[in-house]
Amino acid sequence: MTTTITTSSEVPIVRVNDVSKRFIIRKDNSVKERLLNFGHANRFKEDFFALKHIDLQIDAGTTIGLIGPNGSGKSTLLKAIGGIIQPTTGSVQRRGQMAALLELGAGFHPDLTGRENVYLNASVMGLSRVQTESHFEEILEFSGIGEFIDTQVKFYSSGMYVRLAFAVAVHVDPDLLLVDEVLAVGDEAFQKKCLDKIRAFQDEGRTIVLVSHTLSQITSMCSRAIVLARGSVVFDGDPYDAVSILRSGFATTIEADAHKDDRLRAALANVELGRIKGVRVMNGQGLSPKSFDTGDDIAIEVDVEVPKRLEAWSVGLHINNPLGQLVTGATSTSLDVGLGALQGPAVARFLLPKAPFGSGEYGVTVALMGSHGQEIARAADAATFSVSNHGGTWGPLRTAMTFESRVGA
Ligand SMILES: Nc1ncnc2c1ncn2[C@@H]1O[C@H](COP(=O)(O)OP(=O)(O)OP(=O)(O)O)[C@@H](O)[C@H]1O
Repeated sequence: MTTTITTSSEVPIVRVNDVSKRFIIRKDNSVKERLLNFGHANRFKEDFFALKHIDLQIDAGTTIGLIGPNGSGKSTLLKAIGGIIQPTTGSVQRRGQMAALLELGAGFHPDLTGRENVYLNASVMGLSRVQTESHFEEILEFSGIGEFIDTQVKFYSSGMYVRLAFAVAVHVDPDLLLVDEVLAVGDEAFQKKCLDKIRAFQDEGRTIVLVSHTLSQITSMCSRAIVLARGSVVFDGDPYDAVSILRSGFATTIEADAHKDDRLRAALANVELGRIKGVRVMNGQGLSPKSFDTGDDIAIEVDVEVPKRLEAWSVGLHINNPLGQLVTGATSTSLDVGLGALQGPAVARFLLPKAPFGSGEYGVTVALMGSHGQEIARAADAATFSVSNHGGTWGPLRTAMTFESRVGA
């Protein structure tokens, strides 16, 4: 029932000991129902366990992803780790300086300006006024909020909130950074800036716990991932396996009860696992140039690895423009190639002879499918390439357009 901060360097940075969290849910939601039920309130309340007997240790310097279906308890666990909510039973031990980016606007006071909130937020995270002052310009610069820093934050857009909150969080020099999905809110440029900052934190040996529905972020950034379902940990280990388990639908259907371990073992035996290890865009000579010309032969190679035998597999490819719109796509099945059993590594190759792309940037997303065509791994924007078109047309398609005119009748 306690959150203790310890300072020894030998213990993990976070230790979650048999944590459960109970919420009480009222079933009579309207005011009228509440008045009618007055005096019998307990009959209309229900206990609900958002977390059930969670045991975890997080080692310093690791990046952990928390994933799971909606309502599985990810945010509640993150808040319990951060000491923002107290567990109903069990305990959380944490050491070091922590910064948390939880739900939108948490920790910000709507009537205060951005500037005032920076000081307030930083002081909640343990920084003195003088320390905050020394970082203020960097925080402002990182946030990109500009002159809006002296506007009350109730007038901020959700993106502006996140920018400022992230800027404060990363400048309080945290040993442990907790991030709940908020990165999905900012625009693409800011998201990239945040991800770069998180990578720099990883290089500096800081610890990060990340809740994200963007599974490609989990596989690309985390050293370990935890799958939650109905308040229980159903998997804890390799991020690729965790994502495969989530994609298999297993986590949405599991009844996390006393027989969980048996069911988990049985279900995991049926989960098809696989990962995409690399994606290369190459020309006809097998080289990967920085830029292609319209009409070049393009080959896209995908390295996959399947630890447990698949009876059949297939691979999908999407080539998108920078706005994420599909330019062309296919799967090995749609191209009439049936692939048999696979265990271990394999290379799949899509060939685009004389590719008629117009000039521009393109992103390549690939997916690996299992025996029943279900997706078991996806690498979004795993590679990019650019095309220069020396013809007179533009757009994603190079056409052999010509022009003529007729003057007069
Ligand atoms: N303060 C609260 N009072 C009552 N129930 C709550 C409270 N906070 C969370 N819950 C419930 O606990 C469960 C877990 O919620 P939580 O927000 O941790 O899930 P999540 O996995 O983060 O979901 P999502 O992916 O939708 O963000 C949900 O059923 C939610 O309705």
